[in-house]
Amino acid sequence: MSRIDPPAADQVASRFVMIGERTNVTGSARFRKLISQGDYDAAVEVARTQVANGAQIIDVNMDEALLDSEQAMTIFLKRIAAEPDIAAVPVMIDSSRWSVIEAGLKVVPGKPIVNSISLKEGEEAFLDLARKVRNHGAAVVVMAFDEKGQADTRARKVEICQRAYRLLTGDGFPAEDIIFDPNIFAVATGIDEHRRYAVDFIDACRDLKKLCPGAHLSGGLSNLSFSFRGNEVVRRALHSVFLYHAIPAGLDMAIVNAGQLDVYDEIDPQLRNACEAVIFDRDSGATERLVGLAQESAGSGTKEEGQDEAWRDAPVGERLTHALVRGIDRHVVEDVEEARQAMGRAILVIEGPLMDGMNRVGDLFGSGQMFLPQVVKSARVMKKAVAQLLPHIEAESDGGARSGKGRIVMATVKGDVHDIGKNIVGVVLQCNGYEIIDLGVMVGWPDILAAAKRHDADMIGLSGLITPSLDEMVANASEMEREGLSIPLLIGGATTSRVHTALKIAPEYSGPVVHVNDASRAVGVAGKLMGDERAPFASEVGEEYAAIREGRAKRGKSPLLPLSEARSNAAPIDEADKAPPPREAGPHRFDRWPLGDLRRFIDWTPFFRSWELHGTYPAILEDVVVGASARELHSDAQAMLDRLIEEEWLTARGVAAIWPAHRDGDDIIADGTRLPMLRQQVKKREGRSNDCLADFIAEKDDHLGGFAVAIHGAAEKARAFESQGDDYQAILLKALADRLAEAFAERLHAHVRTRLWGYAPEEHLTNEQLIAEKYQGIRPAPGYPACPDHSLKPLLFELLGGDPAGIELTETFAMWPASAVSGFYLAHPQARYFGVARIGEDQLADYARRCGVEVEEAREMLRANLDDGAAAS
Ligand SMILES: C[S@@+](CC[C@H](N)C(=O)[O-])C[C@H]1O[C@@H](n2cnc3c(N)ncnc32)[C@H](O)[C@@H]1O
Repeated sequence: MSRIDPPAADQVASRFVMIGERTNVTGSARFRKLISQGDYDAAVEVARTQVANGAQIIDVNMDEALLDSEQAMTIFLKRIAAEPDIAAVPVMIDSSRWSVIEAGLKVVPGKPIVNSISLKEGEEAFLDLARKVRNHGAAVVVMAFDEKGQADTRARKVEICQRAYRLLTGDGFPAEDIIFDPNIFAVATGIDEHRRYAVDFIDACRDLKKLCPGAHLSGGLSNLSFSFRGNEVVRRALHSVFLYHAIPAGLDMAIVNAGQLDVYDEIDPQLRNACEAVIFDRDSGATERLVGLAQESAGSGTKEEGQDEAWRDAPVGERLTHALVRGIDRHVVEDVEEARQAMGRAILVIEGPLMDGMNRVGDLFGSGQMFLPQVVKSARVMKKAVAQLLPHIEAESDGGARSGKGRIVMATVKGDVHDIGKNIVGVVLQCNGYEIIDLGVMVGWPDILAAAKRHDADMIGLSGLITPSLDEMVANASEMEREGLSIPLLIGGATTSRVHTALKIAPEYSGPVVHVNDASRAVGVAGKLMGDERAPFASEVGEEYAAIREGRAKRGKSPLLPLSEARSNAAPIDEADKAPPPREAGPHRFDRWPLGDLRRFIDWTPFFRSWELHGTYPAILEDVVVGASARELHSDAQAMLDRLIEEEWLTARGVAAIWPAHRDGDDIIADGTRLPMLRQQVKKREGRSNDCLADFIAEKDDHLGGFAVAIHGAAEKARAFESQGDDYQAILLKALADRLAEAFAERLHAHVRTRLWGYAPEEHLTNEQLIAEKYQGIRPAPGYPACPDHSLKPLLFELLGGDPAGIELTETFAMWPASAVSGFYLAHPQARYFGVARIGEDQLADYARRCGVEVEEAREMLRANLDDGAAAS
């Protein structure tokens, strides 16, 4: 999987990315000292803290005269690549010397970003470096710097970046891999020529977004406040206010100290105004005022707003807009009724004030000032308003006229039960005037096609979370082709990707096929597909996908070892370290694990991610961009948790067991059941093993554990919310049920380690340490990278006594209820997660034989790991 998949142009609006700046020897004295002393352990911790504070990319710079920068870059990047929580974040290799960048490119896994190249030495040198960057598959930061020097005005910034853009895209460099840095310079320096630096940067961002489609914009934020060194309060405020304005203007990312930003609304208003005056160069006294405030501002408090009802005095149209934007449904029924009586016809209320309000919501969302949870809350207000108006509209109706922007049939495909993402996208599209025909989960293609025809749909949207769903989507596309449809097909869901869509789905269907993986992008895409832009947009996407296919066809594949050689490169495992026999082998069944106990084991970061709020918990609550949204969502979630625990809406059921086991080649034999495992076959670097889960089990007298946990009752309760038009609570509940299922898996695993198996009786870990997997042993889950075959689940379930925790499996092995987790327990201290990745035909045939199935059946299950699988690399 690539480590950075830069979002397509219309995907970025609400996705500001923070680039951690502390792993830079020129910017951080502490980091420089650690690297100079060779203390890489502590240096890695600097990177880890940046990630924990919300950095989504880390900038690494080793440009120090006394250092062997190439060597330092190599060692450091290798070290962070071995840390799963840091390696999940892309690296920006930052150097003014190509040799250092190249040293970094050689060792960094995945897709890095090169920082930076420029036109300083002319076009030829520029393109030469760009091609080298491209050959490494990296993205690139282009500084606004040309033969004449650094760009300091709006016009120069735009001129240089536009020139670079033309050169790069003309040379085949993908626009989405270009990141412009139009130079953030220090303001409030006392020098008049510097007064427009910030506003010029912001204006240039706005221009470049239009002039250079697809490219991203970035900047180094700390320069801005250079004249306030030593005054953290002012620096933080200035940075936060600047971002608040630069992000809507198009700034996609910035190099920042991720832990040191304030929430705009909470900055002391006087200080905030003074910062704004400096940033926008409002008057000649702005700098002096800010300097004057600098001393006083330390220790400014935060503003707590009470429930302000002043908006109730406004005219009814404004009240409705306010209610929609704020997601307040307290007065909506009376306001809508008042509007209807004043306007005469119910439909006019929808087409007038309600659509105005929703358009405002759409604008705020599109410009990154509102986030998904609030949009879904707005939808709840809209639904309540429409429900109030509907009987009147029906009474007034002259029959049959089609309204709205378009009609979309949406479904989670056959065999799959996950629908949070689909529901969020559906709600957001509804908010934007689309009619959504939601067919629910586990829907086969005959029903999807029939519904599309019956409803005369303008588009079909398919969603899925598990890998077998990808094949279902391919089948849907080819059936749409066979039926002669031409309406657009939208693809989304956690396992889907642009690459898979381009390689596997788009070729099956001659109508437009677009991968849309988040709600923030769905509205823009649907709009383009419904309007005059459909043809150019469809052909643009078609070309983009064709380029992906071409790139894939050309791309060399990492060589595979013959299976026998891969086997002889297994990791050396010390069998003497195997865990002792279990204290209580089980099976242990828990039919009502207290939900109140699970609450403290929740990992909140994925919860925010499911609402498209990016950042690590708890730092996300203080995030300058999404902090306010995250806090509101978190408090709604806490309130719902209080109720669902108190009123027992849900039931946590689980089972765990530990069986005698041994390994037989690449199989694990557990309690007499053969569990075939797959082995990595990609040729490894010297000193790296070709892993297989069976390697972590001894050849005799060892043990393997297994578990399954589920949260029952969420779908039923969510349906009740949906029937009241409350999608917000419905989605919130499902997201919380998912969190509780993961928390239960974590909790039960700890119970097994300390008590039931008891190989770590003294373990005492905090929730943060549990989330960081600081314990001995792993719990690999079928369908995940170390054991990608979902069809292991029936074997696991059989071992657990059949129907474990009340979980049922669909035909493609998804678990129902959707909030369920299952897997194996491996206790050996050397056991670790890995990805099987691409395997060869020899292993496929061997695996099929060991499973006792035909090769073609095994091929179906392992498609993503085979040569033609988009997921394999
Ligand atoms: C999906 S996350 C869930 C934990 C996270 N704290 C949460 O609450 O969402 C981690 C789990 O995924 C599974 N997993 C992760 N990487 C894996 C791999 N390479 N192979 C098999 N299973 C893996 C393991 O079951 C692991 O406990």
